[in-house]
Amino acid sequence: MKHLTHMEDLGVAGLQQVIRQALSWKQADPGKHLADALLGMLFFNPSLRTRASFEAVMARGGGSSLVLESGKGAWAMEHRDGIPMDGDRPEHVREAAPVLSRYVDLLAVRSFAALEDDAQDEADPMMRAFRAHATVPLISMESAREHLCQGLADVLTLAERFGGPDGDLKGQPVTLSWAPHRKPLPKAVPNSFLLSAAAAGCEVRLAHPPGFELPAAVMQQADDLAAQSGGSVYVSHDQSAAVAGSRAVYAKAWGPVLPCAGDAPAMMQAHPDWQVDSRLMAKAAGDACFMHCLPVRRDLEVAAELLDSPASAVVDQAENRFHVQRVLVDMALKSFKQTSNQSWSVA
Ligand SMILES: CC(=O)N[C@@H](CCCN)C(=O)O
Ligand SMILES: NC(=O)OP(=O)(O)O
Repeated sequence: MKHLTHMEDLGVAGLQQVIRQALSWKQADPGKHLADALLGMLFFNPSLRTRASFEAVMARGGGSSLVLESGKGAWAMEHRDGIPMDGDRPEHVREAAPVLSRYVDLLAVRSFAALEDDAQDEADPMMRAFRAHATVPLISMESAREHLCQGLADVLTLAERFGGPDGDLKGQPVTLSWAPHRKPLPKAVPNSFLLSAAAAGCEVRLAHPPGFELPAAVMQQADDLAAQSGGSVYVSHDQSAAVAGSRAVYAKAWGPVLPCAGDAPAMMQAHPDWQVDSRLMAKAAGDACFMHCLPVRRDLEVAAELLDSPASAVVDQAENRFHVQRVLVDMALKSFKQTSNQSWSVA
């Protein structure tokens, strides 16, 4: 049984397999490849793209889906072990995960970072608890550490724009730039872009002001992936220098290193000149694209004129969520025989 929650579940070869299959299915639609499969989605946080694209994957593939929102209709959920449950969370993952597994063929969970301590978010306690206790394959719809589906959709977008045969991106310079915001945001999206672009062989340039470093374990993992794929990873505090000659500029707001002594919202607003705009894009390669995972705050993180310009790839990125996720769902289902899990058979 294959869980698909972190880049370590795919590695360099797995990422290549997903991108190739997604490119191929964009040319020749696989039809009803999900034959009656049922996906259960559990959200701890809001979503537009993730929920809509997974529902579309299941409906168009001939399967179906059900959606639960923890704390909003479904019970609030505890993941910690060894504590009396005397707080405001009546349900434990130790029961919820195996119970949901009896109803569906595949589970998907979204649980954002707590944003108190980077080490705790890096350990990804809620997603790890679901991995441990689900008895069907689990897909991450963004966790505290990573947003795997987003990173894969981003690489597919790069591959389509300037990849070689089979979407090869080896040596292509791409810049991931920190952007201002009104409050600290999770590091899952920048972590996953870094990891997936490194695994795809890109020359990844990470630019952020001092104090906004990504977790050391993620940086190390990106270096390891780059070493295997022929890519490379550079870090800079100079946004313009990092963008020079890049084929893609990816803007993302994320919070400071946590815990932090300072006023985190004030730190997010202390670098308004890091807003990504057309003046910055002019330093990139002539055909460079602009990227963002969405949702994006116009004229705060990114200049509206750039989002509205032909350079923007943000809607293509969102569409590509569908294309990579139908491959992930297919892979996860093929890794597992559903009837071995339930005491009754749906076949
Ligand atoms: C605004 C916000 O909370 N963004 C979230 C979700 C991004 C895509 N799912 C983040 O920055 O991680
Ligand atoms: N990019 C992304 O995951 O969007 P949603 O948060 O709307 O699902």
